[in-house]
Amino acid sequence: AVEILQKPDVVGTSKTPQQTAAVPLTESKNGPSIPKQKALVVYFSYTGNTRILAEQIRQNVDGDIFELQPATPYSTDYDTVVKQGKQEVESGYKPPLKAKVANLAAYDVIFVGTPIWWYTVAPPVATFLAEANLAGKTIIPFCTHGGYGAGHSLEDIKKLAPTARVFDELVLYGSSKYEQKDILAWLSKVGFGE
Ligand SMILES: Cc1cc2nc3c(=O)[nH]c(=O)nc-3n(C[C@H](O)[C@H](O)[C@H](O)COP(=O)(O)O)c2cc1C
Repeated sequence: AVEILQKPDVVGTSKTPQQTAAVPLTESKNGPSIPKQKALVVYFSYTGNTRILAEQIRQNVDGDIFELQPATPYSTDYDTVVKQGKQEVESGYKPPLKAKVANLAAYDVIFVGTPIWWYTVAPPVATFLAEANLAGKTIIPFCTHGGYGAGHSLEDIKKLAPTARVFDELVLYGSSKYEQKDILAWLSKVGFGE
């Protein structure tokens, strides 16, 4: 399982800090299928793949978006992060986050996106799931991976957020571009369809 951890082909390598608070980005079109309350898309991304997917999901729901970032940024050296990620995953380490979602209580539905790191969610996502008050919330997970699939990420999300309702996970091979139809089919399955 080593060759899949080579640095992937990625365009979105920007490491610029993004929002520190969820910012409303789209106005509701008053579509009948979407609840009045906005959804929140929360994600972590190291090399940019999951960020691109998160943005695409956000465009298809009436949602706000928030990027999770560890308080101490990961190295820009990919191999260093692959090794560090292994240690963090194996020890269950939950890195402190740079910022928290300010108004989580305002959202009932939270899309949670992660790259797969060593067959599970990336540690900053584990921190979010463990620390946030997710009681009664609906979590709709999505992930990108390098060829080995979602691993045990869904089970781990359920364990990390035992008081939330967790829906089917969207699992896509990490890329700089995703098929809109894959996203729409999944959104429809989890109740955000047309
Ligand atoms: C620390 C680390 C561990 C990874 N572990 C896996 C893995 O277990 N299975 C897999 O298919 N891909 C693995 N990958 C590849 C990433 O999941 C994949 O490239 C993903 O799309 C990256 O998303 P990002 O660009 O949003 O960071 C790993 C990458 C890193 C950096």
